[in-house]
Amino acid sequence: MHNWDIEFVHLDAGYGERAVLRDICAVLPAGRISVILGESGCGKSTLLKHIIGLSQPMAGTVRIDGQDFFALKAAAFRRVRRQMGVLFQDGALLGALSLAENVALPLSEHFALPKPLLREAALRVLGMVGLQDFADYYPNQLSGGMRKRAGLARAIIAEPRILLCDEPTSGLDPVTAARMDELLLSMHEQFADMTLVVVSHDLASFRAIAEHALVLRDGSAIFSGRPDELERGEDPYVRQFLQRQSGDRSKAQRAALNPIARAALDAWLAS
Ligand SMILES: Nc1ncnc2c1ncn2[C@@H]1O[C@H](COP(=O)(O)OP(=O)(O)OP(=O)(O)O)[C@@H](O)[C@H]1O
Repeated sequence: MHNWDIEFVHLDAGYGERAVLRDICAVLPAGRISVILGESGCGKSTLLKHIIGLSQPMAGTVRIDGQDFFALKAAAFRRVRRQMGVLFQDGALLGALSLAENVALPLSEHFALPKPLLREAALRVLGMVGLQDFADYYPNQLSGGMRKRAGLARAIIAEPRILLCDEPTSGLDPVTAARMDELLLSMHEQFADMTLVVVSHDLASFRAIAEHALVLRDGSAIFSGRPDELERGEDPYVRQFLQRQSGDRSKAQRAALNPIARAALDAWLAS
């Protein structure tokens, strides 16, 4: 029986001798949307690198699928790693490849599939993010928002159990950012069992999508729990942090506007 919780167990992490994260103990629950929040430089991307297995902990570990991720043998490590899709900040598309080829990469890397099948799979996920008509475009012919959507298509093509998104709304205008939030919610509806982890310092996005919150401050986890508990909390730092962007797209707004936003998303995807 698989368990796609992501559990940080007394995790210390950093670069060289310098610890950036200290004694992180928290669980990002399976099948939920977790948002890792915190100010710039607090260690969000560093934490993400440890979920992906790109960096080794200084101490402690990350448990994924009930196992110590960093104690796994190479083949088992790759098996778990294959269950993760990653949307990097800029989409991380390869400039020399078309969108369809970029999006198909996670499949072509791991499976010897015939080209027409790869293209069919790429077109299917490009359709899910509204880019089906851009399959033969190259990354430099796309807007930033389109590159992020293409990056999302690539992240989900292999139907991962864990989807990790690094700042999916950064650099986007508020309307495009709200559409990206809606797209993430709709992905999560379609792949109901998927554990979705979003690194963000966009409070509007947090309020739109989070089912679980992990807040980092200067390398420590100062909150892990339900977003409503976080919003109700008394901690002065958290209060200040949360008020910083109040007035943006609030959760109440989202609830009220959801059908409209969804209709706009459908129109946008169809356009
Ligand atoms: N490759 C690296 N080598 C050395 N130090 C690094 C490296 N990457 C990040 N750091 C340092 O680690 C600390 C945390 O950085 P990190 O990128 O994890 O923060 P963040 O919360 O994701 O920030 P942001 O929101 O600005 O992206 C920073 O002080 C940063 O300078």
